[in-house]
Amino acid sequence: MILELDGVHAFYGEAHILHGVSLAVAEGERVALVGRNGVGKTTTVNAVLGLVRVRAGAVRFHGAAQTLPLRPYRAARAGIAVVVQGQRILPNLTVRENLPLGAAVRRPGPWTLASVCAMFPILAERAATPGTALSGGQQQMLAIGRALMANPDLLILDEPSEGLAPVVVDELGEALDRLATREGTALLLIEQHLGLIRRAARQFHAMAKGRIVASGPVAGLDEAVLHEHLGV
Ligand SMILES: Nc1ncnc2c1ncn2[C@@H]1O[C@H](COP(=O)(O)OP(=O)(O)OP(=O)(O)O)[C@@H](O)[C@H]1O
Repeated sequence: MILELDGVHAFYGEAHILHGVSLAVAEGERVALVGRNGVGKTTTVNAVLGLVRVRAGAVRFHGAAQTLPLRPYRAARAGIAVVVQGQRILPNLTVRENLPLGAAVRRPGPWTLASVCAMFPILAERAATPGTALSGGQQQMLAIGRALMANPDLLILDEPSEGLAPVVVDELGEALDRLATREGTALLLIEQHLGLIRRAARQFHAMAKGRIVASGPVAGLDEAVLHEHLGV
């Protein structure tokens, strides 16, 4: 397993947000974490990164139990890269300058400037453009490309479809499918967009009120489950 959360309880101050969350992502696996707004999906990512206090339960990277408090650099060194909600593209840097920022904790692997640009040709075309002058979809590709520059075993994406036009969400789904299929990069996808979940993920966990309440193959995400957990 690349990542395991085992009965994790997490708090913002005294606010108890995660109530015993357990989930795991194995090598090459593609997992979606779904649920309505405010159920604790981003907090789960923050627990992995040590950005929220984990008071009980275990977090393991490649089978190694992490001592508390967790720290973001430990996840990075363990090969876990995160694309946060609402990308953080540095405004004064061009596309070409933004990409290497993801390589600070670089591991050996297939991703280089050249292979990232082959995956997302728009990044090569707009290499000299300031990152924040890109469209929302292009900025999302840049954020993903930058994360890949670390050569992660696991890429965690927090609602990458947010604010994107439907045609761009389709492109994003295709890109995630390709990178998972070709390079075997595992995915943990926090999403509400069913089309993207179906394209990019194979397994799902549904969250409600800080707990995992349903899990299974994405193929079995039926209307009843979606209605209950996604409100669609
Ligand atoms: N920094 C914080 N301090 C206190 N409470 C917080 C903080 N961040 C989030 N929360 C609360 O924690 C709960 C879970 O939030 P979280 O962001 O994990 O939800 P989510 O499922 O990712 O939803 P969304 O899609 O809206 O981000 C919410 O009730 C939220 O109000």
